[in-house]
Amino acid sequence: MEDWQDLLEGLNDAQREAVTTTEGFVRVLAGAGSGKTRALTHRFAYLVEELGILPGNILCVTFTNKAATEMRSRIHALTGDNDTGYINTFHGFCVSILQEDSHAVGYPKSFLVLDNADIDDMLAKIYEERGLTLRDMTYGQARDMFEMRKLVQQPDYYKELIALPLTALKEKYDRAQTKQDILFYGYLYEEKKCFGLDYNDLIKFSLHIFAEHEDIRKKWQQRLEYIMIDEFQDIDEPQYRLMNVLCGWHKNLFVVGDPDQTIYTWRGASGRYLLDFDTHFPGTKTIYMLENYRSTPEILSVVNSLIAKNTSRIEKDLVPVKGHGHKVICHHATAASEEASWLAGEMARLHEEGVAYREMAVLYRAHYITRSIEEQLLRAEIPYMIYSGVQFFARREIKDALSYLRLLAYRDDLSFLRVVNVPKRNIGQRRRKFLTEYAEAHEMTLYQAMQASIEDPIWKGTKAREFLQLVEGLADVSEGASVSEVLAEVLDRSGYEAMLRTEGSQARLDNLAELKQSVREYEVSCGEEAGLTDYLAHAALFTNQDVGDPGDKVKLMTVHTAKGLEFPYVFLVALNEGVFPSRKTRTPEAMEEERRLAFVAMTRAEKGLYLSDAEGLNIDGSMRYPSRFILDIDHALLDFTAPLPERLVRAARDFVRASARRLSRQTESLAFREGDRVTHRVFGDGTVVAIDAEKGAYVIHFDELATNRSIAFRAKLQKIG
Ligand SMILES: Nc1ncnc2c1ncn2[C@@H]1O[C@H](COP(=O)(O)OP(=O)(O)OP(=O)(O)O)[C@@H](O)[C@H]1O
Repeated sequence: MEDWQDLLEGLNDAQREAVTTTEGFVRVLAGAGSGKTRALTHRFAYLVEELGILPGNILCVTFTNKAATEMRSRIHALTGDNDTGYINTFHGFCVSILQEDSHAVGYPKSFLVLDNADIDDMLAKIYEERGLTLRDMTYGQARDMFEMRKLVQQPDYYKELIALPLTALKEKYDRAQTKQDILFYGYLYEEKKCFGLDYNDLIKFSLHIFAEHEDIRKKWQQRLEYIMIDEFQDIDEPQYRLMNVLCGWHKNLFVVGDPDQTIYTWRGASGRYLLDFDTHFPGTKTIYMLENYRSTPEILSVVNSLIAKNTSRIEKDLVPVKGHGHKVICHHATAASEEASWLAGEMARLHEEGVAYREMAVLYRAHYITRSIEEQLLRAEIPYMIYSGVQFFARREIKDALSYLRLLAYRDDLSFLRVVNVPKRNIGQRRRKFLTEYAEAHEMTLYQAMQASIEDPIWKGTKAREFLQLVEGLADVSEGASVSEVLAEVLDRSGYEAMLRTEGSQARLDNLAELKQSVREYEVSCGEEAGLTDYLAHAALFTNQDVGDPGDKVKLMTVHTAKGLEFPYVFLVALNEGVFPSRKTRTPEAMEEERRLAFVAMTRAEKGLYLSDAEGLNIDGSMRYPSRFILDIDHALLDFTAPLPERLVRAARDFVRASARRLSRQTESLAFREGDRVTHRVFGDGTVVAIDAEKGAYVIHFDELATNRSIAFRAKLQKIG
């Protein structure tokens, strides 16, 4: 009985109810900073500690790996148990499903999870084989095209990927005529060749297995006695379907979300799943959590005032629990450089008052904003770290290190090609071509081909033999060793670290040190599940947020990245029309999402919130007015460093009114919505990917064209499918 009290201590009534209502369908509609994560963690512990549920029978889905890692270590601390059950993102959980059941689709346990860098490697190969260049399509565009095709145009693609033998896929690739088809089938062929799965495949394959194999479906349904899902307002359709299947047996499903924080509809998420949850699952119990523990009343009155301007929302105000602090500060600058120097000055002042740099975060709508800020931070000697940009795990040295590990585990072609000549072993293009042909002729992997042909004169003057010995030697070491030990051996014996030292690449060496640290953390938080293959299967899903504390540095990140995080002091910068809200905002609904995004940004702040904007020109040459989100807030709640010029406020209001009118006028009478399939007299069939209200055009991805086209609203298009 005492433990039970302990677990519930420090929770408010609503949180307690959320923790102890364990059976059936439960929905928590919560506000920002209301302790959702805390409730979720305690609920997990309560199930385990009080009800005696085995952690392996619980699934807890989080939106980011960071939240998952944090929860795992909290559960570990609470239960003292190494088995922390399934705490993961949807993609991460699908990896677990497939590690157990990929045989059902004829894939081995050693399938690879592909990240962007892997896909780019495959693209490089396809481009070379078919004489394509980046002028035909950049890798980024090609990846987007794959995603669109897998999600929208050809959602059944996975059936081919699963059912067709490699030779048949190759034939489709060889016969493909259009650029799109060449790339798409080339990609599917390369994927299948190494049993690689990208993010889309992970979910599709899992759903497919559940649909086709009742025994497997039942096994997972029965295993997952309790399912909990965080950030439910941003769930998308395939994830929703997966969840629906998984909870089908025990029917214990607990979801938590905040409709005001839906910020991923542009990527297919829908807030409707949260709002309509009770109609889909009759008997749902709804719990409201509105007390906010994070922010001062001053910050909360500002965010309440902002989000109230959204028209399609359930009305709810965040209720402060914390004591009073400072008013929210608002600064208007005449130029971006002045805004940045003001920001650096405020940070230096806070630091002098004893605030650590790590307690401060700069948030922005888009990455390009950081340039002027970085300049001023450098000048003021304020240490900072940018999150994202290049994802940590996509960095060259990180990818190389992981490819070595992957080669040890799987001997796959992708990893082989990545590391065979890094450091240099004199194995250039000609010899690689020889290997590819040899491998194809003998139906073997490149690694096997090298083994089989090692006596061939072509290897004279190379370090091919040493390379084979290296891999075999390392493979021996990896038996029974921890991932971090293997990694250290790999970097040492391969000569990789020595190469970086010779090059004087300190930053890359630091990144590798960071990788070692993150592997150690992974081992600690995962207990017994921390084998090499487990690590590799999940590493592809990590992002740079999953890497440890960078030291006492100011953090710079986009608002999307800041989701779910909190910081004592938040500087939300470049609050200007054309930046935030983004100039790409085309519809009134998208404008509401921009406002939710601003709300998410501001609700990250605990003690101090600073808003700023700067005059000047946007990248498209338009005037930068103060953002409508500053105008939305009751000005009595803001502490302006200097009064906003009257003239500017008037001009900004006129601009906002005109743009709002344009948005609604142009979208009201539109014949098509995003995602609609249409046909055009000349270009053929295509999918509406965006609506450009400003230009008065649909942005359409035509099946037969490499790039999107803007087609005027007035053009004759017909709906199909
Ligand atoms: N009952 C409580 N008593 C005191 N502090 C609490 C309580 N519940 C939560 N907190 C604190 O409030 C802050 C916000 O909690 P948490 O991160 O769980 O919120 P959240 O609802 O997930 O936030 P968001 O949706 O805005 O990301 C945390 O610092 C947490 O420690």
